[in-house]
Amino acid sequence: MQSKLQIGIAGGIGAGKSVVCNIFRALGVPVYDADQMAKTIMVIDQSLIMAIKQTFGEESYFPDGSLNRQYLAQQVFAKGERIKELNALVHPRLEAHYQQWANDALKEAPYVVKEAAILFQNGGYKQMDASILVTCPVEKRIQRVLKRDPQRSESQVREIIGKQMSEERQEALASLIVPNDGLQPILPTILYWDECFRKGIMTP
Ligand SMILES: CC(C)(COP(=O)(O)OP(=O)(O)OC[C@H]1O[C@@H](n2cnc3c(N)ncnc32)[C@H](O)[C@@H]1O)[C@@H](O)C(=O)NCCC(=O)NCCS
Ligand SMILES: Nc1ncnc2c1ncn2[C@@H]1O[C@H](COP(=O)(O)OP(=O)(O)OP(=O)(O)O)[C@@H](O)[C@H]1O
Repeated sequence: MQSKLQIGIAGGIGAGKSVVCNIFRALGVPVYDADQMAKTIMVIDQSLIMAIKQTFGEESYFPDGSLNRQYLAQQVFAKGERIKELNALVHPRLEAHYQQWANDALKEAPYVVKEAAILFQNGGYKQMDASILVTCPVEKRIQRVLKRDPQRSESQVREIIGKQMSEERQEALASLIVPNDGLQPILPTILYWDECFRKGIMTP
């Protein structure tokens, strides 16, 4: 019997990972949204909450226990290397949670998808059978994000991009690339790969 695949989906801010993942979801494939799950873990794991408050200050959380994303984003994206401190706290817990999720999901599903902006940056792609990079020129990504997230300024988006691995370096590590510049259709590519992944095939 062929073993079932775990497929990573990466890409910089605004590249279109969520759009691509929604197509996989519509095809019935379980998708793990690491960005979203990180935020969930950050409000339910008490030892993590304590560690984040100690490292970044009590202001990291609102009095009702919800995450002060704007404050934390300023702390980790604005300057220096503080994002590494947050990653060191969050990522080991997130990884353990993903493994448990994948083991359960793969009992039923033909394959699973893990969406993570920093899959290549943090080495997570090595645990995947194949990893797809969603690409889009940086200026278009910025325009998309400004439209999607009106609360972010252009300079904040550029700061986040500055903390992410360049598309060129990610391309060198990716098994497959889905260009999502809005000019070429992505659906045929994804339908093709869905058929392959269901059969355990990862190469064209
Ligand atoms: C700092 C936080 C609270 C800011 O939240 P906010 O809602 O403003 O931003 P959002 O989560 O949408 O992220 C904005 C962009 O930054 C990217 N991003 C998120 N975390 C990271 C990171 N650790 N390194 C690089 N880019 C990141 C996202 O993928 C997205 O492209 C949040 O990003 C966070 O908790 N990050 C740490 C958890 C993490 O590592 N998540 C990514 C797991 S793959
Ligand atoms: N091909 C496309 N044509 C037009 N708009 C698009 C296209 N792809 C994505 N978008 C839009 O661009 C924005 C960014 O896409 P999406 O949220 O999927 O990016 P992402 O890679 O998941 O970003 P983030 O890392 O911030 O989570 C969204 O508003 C989305 O609807």
